[in-house]
Amino acid sequence: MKILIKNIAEIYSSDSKVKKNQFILIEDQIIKKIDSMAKIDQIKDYDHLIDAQDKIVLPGFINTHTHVAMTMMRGYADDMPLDRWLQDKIWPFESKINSDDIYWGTALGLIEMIESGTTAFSDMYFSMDRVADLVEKSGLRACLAEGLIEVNDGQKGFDKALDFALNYNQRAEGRISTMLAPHAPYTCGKDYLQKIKRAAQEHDLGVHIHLSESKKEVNDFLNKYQKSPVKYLDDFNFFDNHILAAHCVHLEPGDLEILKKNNIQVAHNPISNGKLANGIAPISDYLKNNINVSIGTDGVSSNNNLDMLEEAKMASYLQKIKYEDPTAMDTQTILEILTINGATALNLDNLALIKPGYKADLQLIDIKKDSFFYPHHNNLSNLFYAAKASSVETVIVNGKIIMEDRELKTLDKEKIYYEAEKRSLAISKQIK
Ligand SMILES: CSC[C@H]1O[C@@H](n2cnc3c(O)ncnc32)[C@H](O)[C@@H]1O
Ligand SMILES: [Zn+2]
Repeated sequence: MKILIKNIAEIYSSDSKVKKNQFILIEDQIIKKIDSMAKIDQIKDYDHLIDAQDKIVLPGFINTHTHVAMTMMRGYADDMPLDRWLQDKIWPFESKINSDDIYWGTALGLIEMIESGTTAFSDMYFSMDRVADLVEKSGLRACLAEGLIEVNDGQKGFDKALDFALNYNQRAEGRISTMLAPHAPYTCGKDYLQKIKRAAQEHDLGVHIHLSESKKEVNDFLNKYQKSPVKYLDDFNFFDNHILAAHCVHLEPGDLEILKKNNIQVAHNPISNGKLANGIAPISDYLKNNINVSIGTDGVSSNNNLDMLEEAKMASYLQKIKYEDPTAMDTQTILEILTINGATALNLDNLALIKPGYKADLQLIDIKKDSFFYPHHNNLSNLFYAAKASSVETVIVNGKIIMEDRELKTLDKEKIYYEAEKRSLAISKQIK
């Protein structure tokens, strides 16, 4: 399949300066050629033509930390601190959901992600085989990991999670990759974490974990072990693997050096951190120290959506506030953390740049339809600081169009809305 995208107003990619008046040729899963419209006559052979007049193109966004099926809990538990939120509301709800519920809750999240320009995500949740079915069907790219809470999952859960990671890696034409995912150092004991670490090493799997999210988590560790969660994990070499660490909000002296030394991949979740009042992560310090930072939405229940544009704007403005420095996260940095840094975080090669030889995961944004793109001084600024996700018009993943002119090509919206609504409300009724 060859797709020609012509008349592109501008292409943004973090490896190069903005390119104007271009075409892109996609062949099968790969970006084959990018050139000026003056040379379009060279391209005679294609199956599908997209006219990108008044559109900009950039890589799809990569959401590196989420629990997609938590769409089911949107608006169900708001305005609470993390520990009470989990223990009194979220875990009781999750104890009632089955794999079909997770399927439909995930499907709801996938619609939202596609419609807001996300082309890849990293999910830590339950019933990952059902999530994988949806990744296959939707056309999205995903790094999937069965979440492990020791007291609930134990050895059986570990076996299942490892089995999933080994059997589903590289499925869906390579769009699925896998990791292991112990929930957090406060829900998984040292022996359990060591077992996970050894399995990850043996099978060359990454590890996705929540880390240093709240002050309470850090204080509990300081009281119990006289060390921070970061130091605690480092002391038994947990960080020997590729580690995707969500949050990293609260650091003790020496922690940043440990993160840097171990090449920890930080998934920053500013809206969740704000909503649960956990604080503002020291992202500017991470970036200055060349620690790779990407962006996650976390689950919808602590956000309350999966919109990466909202997430990035919040990330940038919070860093400006925290450091009293308007340059703390500029638009070029936002582009990097939403795209190429996400690919690095998920250990995915040849992804997230608009460059020949790279995988064709990209989005077209309409810059003439909505008021917030006027005037056109700087379209990247308008996108990150002014626009809404509704400007995302067409989404391509692995060379396949999954939304065109805002029409979803792979998912049945009506059916998904119906099932997600029915199931979510039925579960909340069981709990009351
Ligand atoms: C083991 S699967 C994932 C597990 O994590 C819970 N969760 C969702 N958001 C957060 C968060 O911000 N901090 C800690 N844990 C979170 C989710 O409900 C699942 O139980
Ligand atoms: Zn999370």
